[in-house]
Amino acid sequence: MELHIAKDPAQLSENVAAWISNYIQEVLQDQEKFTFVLSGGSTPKQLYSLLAKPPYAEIIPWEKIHFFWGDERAVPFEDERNNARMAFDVLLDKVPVIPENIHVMRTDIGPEQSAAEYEQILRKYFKDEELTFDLVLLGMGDDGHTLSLFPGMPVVHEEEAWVKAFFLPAQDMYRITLTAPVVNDAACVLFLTTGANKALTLKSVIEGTFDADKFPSQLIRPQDGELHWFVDEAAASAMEL
Ligand SMILES: O=C1O[C@H](COP(=O)(O)O)[C@@H](O)[C@H](O)[C@H]1O
Repeated sequence: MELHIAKDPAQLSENVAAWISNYIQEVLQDQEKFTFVLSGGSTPKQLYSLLAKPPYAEIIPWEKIHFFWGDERAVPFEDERNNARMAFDVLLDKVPVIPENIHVMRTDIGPEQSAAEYEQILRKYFKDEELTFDLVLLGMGDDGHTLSLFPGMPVVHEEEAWVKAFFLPAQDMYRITLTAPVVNDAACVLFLTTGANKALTLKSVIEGTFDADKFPSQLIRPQDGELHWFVDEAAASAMEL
């Protein structure tokens, strides 16, 4: 695991935008397509908006990228809480991506059906071979959740399904999420975490005893891939560095 600490969220977004742009170009030297799994929530917004502007808007080969989502809140696309909607507003509507290469988790159908459909999309894309995303971007909630793997929810222990839907009572909302084993097959996973409100949780996730029910983010340990945590000084402030 590699830890990258930036001064503040703005610096962090700059660093991650540069890092992602280099990584995409490097990977595309050896392959034709790049699979990029986006996260939702508020933390990646600044990063997405930087990627949508020069120099990244011009140097990233957008037409070669296939976009997927790590998780979705089962609310209509028009709802501000919809993870895909945020990515469209800030990034995907602003750069020359190919619409067919954008694979959203649908919320205009039932969550169970959406999860089953998404798993089929992934199986078709990866042709039933090993599912290996090139890059998975993740966030961490102050309760230690990542994707929609929330503390204490059975989905945390899912080993078979690639995609699961479930009701999250704490938010009175259905969630659709990739499962941990799928993300752990990725070539590279990048966590983005900012803010003093996440400092104690981050310390527990990185330096604490393994307890996936309490801190689902600890489940993310790519088998053969890279794991990077990009955090700001406030989020890192409780760690023993
Ligand atoms: O609910 C969610 O939260 C996490 C963390 O979001 P943040 O606002 O604390 O950055 C996010 O990664 C996930 O995609 C989202 O559905």
